[in-house]
Amino acid sequence: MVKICCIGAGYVGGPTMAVIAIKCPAIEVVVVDISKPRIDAWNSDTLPIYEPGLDDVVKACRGKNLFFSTDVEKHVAEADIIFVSVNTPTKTRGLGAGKAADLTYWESAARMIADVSKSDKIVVEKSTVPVKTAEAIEKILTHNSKGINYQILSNPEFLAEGTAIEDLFKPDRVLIGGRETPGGQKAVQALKEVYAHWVPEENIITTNLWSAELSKLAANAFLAQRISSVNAMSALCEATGANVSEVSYAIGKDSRIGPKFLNASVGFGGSCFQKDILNLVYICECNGLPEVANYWKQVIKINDYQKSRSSTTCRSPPSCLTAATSSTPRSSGRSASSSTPSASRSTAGSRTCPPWPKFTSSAGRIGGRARSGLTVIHSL
Ligand SMILES: NC(=O)C1=CN([C@@H]2O[C@H](COP(=O)(O)OP(=O)(O)OC[C@H]3O[C@@H](n4cnc5c(N)ncnc54)[C@H](O)[C@@H]3O)[C@@H](O)[C@H]2O)C=CC1
Ligand SMILES: O=C(O)[C@H]1O[C@H](OP(=O)(O)OP(=O)(O)OC[C@H]2O[C@@H](n3ccc(=O)[nH]c3=O)[C@H](O)[C@@H]2O)[C@H](O)[C@@H](O)[C@@H]1O
Repeated sequence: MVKICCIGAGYVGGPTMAVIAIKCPAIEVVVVDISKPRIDAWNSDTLPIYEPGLDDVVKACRGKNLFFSTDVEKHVAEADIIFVSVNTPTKTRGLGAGKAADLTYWESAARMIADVSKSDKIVVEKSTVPVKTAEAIEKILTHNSKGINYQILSNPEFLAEGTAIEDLFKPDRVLIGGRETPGGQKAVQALKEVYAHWVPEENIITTNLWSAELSKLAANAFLAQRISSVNAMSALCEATGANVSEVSYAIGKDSRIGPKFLNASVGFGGSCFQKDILNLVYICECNGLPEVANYWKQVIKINDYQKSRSSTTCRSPPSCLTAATSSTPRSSGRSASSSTPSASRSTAGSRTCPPWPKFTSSAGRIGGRARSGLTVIHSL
């Protein structure tokens, strides 16, 4: 029986592993975390996060081939495939503070894997990480490898909060990046076989490691860029008497542009857009590409502009903005009782604009995630 262990029972680790477990009954999946309250919640009737459909999936396989445990080392040692789905917030101090991703949690997970492993492992980057992180992780794992073979794969997650189970059941694509060596390709194939239980082969994309790592940051940057573009347009609409929802609808009808992610809003919130674009900006700067860095920085600047003009000039959202956000509101989130640092999710992730004060609190969640340790891997 193939054994999978996922380090990090968070918003990504929990639902992702639950879906693997339900789709692959012959695979044993154990999700581990250093947070006992979080693991207790996963083992209880009140899961630590709410996502439509999640309860049913967990109840169907928990105790059969899906387990949640704080015995991190035991399950890592026993696993064939280890997903690492720990948090990667923005660094709050040191080199790159305010922009770079803090890989402290990742680094600590990698050291622990190296310490406890006694057999060959496939280590999968599930967290969103800077391009070239696998190189640094590889160094940690192989530093004192005791003859163990490690293959590192990048398999970024694209789920959105509120539609996590739907996104996992029917992903637009699954992306797997690996080394272009026989060992690397064998590992890619092994992970591909897991997803092939329910994802059509044509939707499983395999690439080199760096393309997979960078594609995740690029996808979030492109999505956020669309929102900043339509929000910038909303300011011009207000100045000219045009209606941004009409403009958005009209341009979205162009099949080359498409209608999704064109809702004007009071600025994007959610858990990752800001941190991932800041990370992208930092990577561009580190690679001597200031023009490219400034281009992506502008997406954040427009978002800040939209948030500030919304909160300073309006007591309630302008009608053009509320009208633009017509999709179904979502009510997902982490339970208020969650004990992990990123404990609560405001309604900011909803596609429908909440009233101003709630929306501005969305930035608080990003800030809330910016808790971090002190050491950082610098793979750049
Ligand atoms: N939340 C989302 O919608 C999405 C998040 N991502 C990315 O996935 C990654 C994880 O995000 P979330 O699941 O939202 O984070 P989270 O904060 O909900 O969960 C991370 C978990 O990892 C645990 N952890 C940290 N270090 C550990 C260690 N050394 N050993 C064991 N457990 C450890 C924490 O206790 C926490 O429960 C991040 O890189 C994020 O950018 C990607 C796609 C969607
Ligand atoms: O890496 C991540 O964490 C995830 O980030 C986003 O998911 P999420 O932040 O959960 O939620 P979204 O539905 O994408 O919304 C993000 C923000 O954009 C805003 N938004 C979205 C769409 C739109 O048209 N206008 C708009 O302002 C939302 O209100 C919200 O504040 C991406 O959609 C996921 O694919 C990605 O995996």
